[in-house]
Amino acid sequence: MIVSNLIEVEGLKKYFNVGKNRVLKAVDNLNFGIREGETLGMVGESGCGKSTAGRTILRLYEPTAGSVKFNGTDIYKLSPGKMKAMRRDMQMIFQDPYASLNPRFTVSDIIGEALDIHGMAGSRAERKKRIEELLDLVGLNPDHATRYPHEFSGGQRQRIGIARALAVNPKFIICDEPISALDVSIQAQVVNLLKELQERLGLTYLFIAHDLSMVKHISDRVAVMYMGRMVELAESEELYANPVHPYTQMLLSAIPIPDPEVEANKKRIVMPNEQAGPIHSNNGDGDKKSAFNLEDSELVEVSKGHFVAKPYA
Ligand SMILES: Nc1ncnc2c1ncn2[C@@H]1O[C@H](COP(=O)(O)OP(=O)(O)OP(=O)(O)O)[C@@H](O)[C@H]1O
Repeated sequence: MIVSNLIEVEGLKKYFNVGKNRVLKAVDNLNFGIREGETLGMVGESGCGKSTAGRTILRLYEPTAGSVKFNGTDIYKLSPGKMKAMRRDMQMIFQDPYASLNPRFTVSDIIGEALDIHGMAGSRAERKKRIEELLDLVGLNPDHATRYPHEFSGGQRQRIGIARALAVNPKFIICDEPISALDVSIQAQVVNLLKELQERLGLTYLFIAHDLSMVKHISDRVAVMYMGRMVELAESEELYANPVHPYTQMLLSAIPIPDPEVEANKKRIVMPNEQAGPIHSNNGDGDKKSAFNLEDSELVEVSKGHFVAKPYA
């Protein structure tokens, strides 16, 4: 079976003006596709541009350059009206369910709002039924539709966020660190729910995270981001077994191994400039120092489906 790309990202750049004649290259020339029905994990440390990439792919930010195609349509060329219709297909789940749910809205208001915006609510009875169906779908009690966000636990709030995203029947969802703010014991439940929903509804995910261990379980392929660029992209198993880029190797060496014996003897790779402070040291005027050679970050296929940025390929 040939699986085509639902999302096609080409030459995507998002720069921010951060002072007089200074730009911060938050996303710098991304090129990749996301296949229909797959989960592409996107990992990298805080500040490497993952959220900016996600928001630009959904056109919540206008790009500095490049294109994003959804099913072959360049979304940046759409009129506001057509873009609004396109947003039904492309939704986002946010990191912090506390911050992304309006505390003065009931769950019914929160999910209903998404239906109303896209004219999908129907009659009062249909709207109520749909909200109840969505709550049931994400494992919440439909009788709790009249409750407020503060009456739910963190994991339940994230389920509300998921129900809101699903309300408009999207095909593609960007999950922006959806479990980072949750207790470890709850994280796996939310990941399992996302996986189940993907199978049931045929969803395609871009799953953003800084935690490599969780990404491995949910992703078919994983992309590693470093300072606004993609430095490596491969099938999950392949990336974890054979990381090629030194930055990927460093990220993987930082994952704790459950076996204390193995963990104690593990070689930890240290960043070349780790002593000098954070790798994304931003000197305040928008310039960043890189520990790796990023001059030519073109991706080269080193083995089938495994891409690494030059000059490390
Ligand atoms: N609206 C903005 N204006 C100016 N700079 C921004 C803006 N949004 C993000 N940035 C900068 O762009 C860079 C990338 O940020 P981004 O939030 O995309 O990274 P991230 O990898 O998602 O990090 P985190 O995991 O902390 O969310 C950072 O240096 C950040 O300070």
